[in-house]
Amino acid sequence: MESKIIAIAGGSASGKSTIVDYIKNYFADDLFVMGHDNYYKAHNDIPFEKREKLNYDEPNAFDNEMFIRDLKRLKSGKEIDMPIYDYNIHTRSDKTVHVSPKKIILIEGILVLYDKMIRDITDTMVFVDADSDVRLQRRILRDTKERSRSLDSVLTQYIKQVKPMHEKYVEPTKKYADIIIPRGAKNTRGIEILIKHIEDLLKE
Ligand SMILES: Nc1ncnc2c1ncn2[C@@H]1O[C@H](COP(=O)(O)OP(=O)(O)O)[C@@H](O)[C@H]1O
Ligand SMILES: O=c1ccn([C@@H]2O[C@H](COP(=O)(O)O)[C@@H](O)[C@H]2O)c(=O)[nH]1
Repeated sequence: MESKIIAIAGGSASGKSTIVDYIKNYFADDLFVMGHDNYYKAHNDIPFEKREKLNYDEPNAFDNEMFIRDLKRLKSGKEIDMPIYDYNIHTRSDKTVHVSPKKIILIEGILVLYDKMIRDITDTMVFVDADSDVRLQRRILRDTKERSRSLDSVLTQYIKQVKPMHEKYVEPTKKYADIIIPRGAKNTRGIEILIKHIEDLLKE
């Protein structure tokens, strides 16, 4: 079995995970979600105070060598041990998850369309689009509730790193997308079209 790979990119808090969760529940056993964020470079050698100031929005923040190696293994029907990232401590957790190949692999992350080597092994590329003010509002709520951040740190990181890196690296990858989903997870019709496309891929 050679798996099909679908990439879901888009700005931070655009609704990627919300859409992916919906699709995951729909396809259950035929689909695996491989978060690109799990492949952020591990920084266990750097103290927390320094880790929290690193730039996590530039392409170099990811270990794409490991990501592509694991993705190719899964695509060709082999198993992997996927790392698990912990945003609260800004590094990988000490856990991994053992993953068996599935017919569909959904890869998801802000910069998952950036690297040509990832695009070359991807079957369908999707970009989730959402207004930047809406994304900032959602990021404030999410990161203060779920990622142990203060309001001050979310705003500082947004102005110094998230917004400029989004404009420089994330937004330009929209041109590679086969499907653009405007208004993020609110766009139920767009999500239905993506689900229909995945159903067609499963029949091939
Ligand atoms: N359409 C929506 N309406 C309201 N809140 C939303 C909507 N889509 C996403 N959210 C919330 O916004 C936050 C960011 O969404 P998420 O799916 O995690 O984005 P991403 O994975 O792109 O960073 C989450 O807390 C999520 O529950
Ligand atoms: O240690 C970290 C790693 C990442 N981030 C931020 O996460 C977002 C990407 O996740 P989304 O779910 O797509 O929002 C990225 O913008 C990084 O800034 C972090 O803060 N700390």
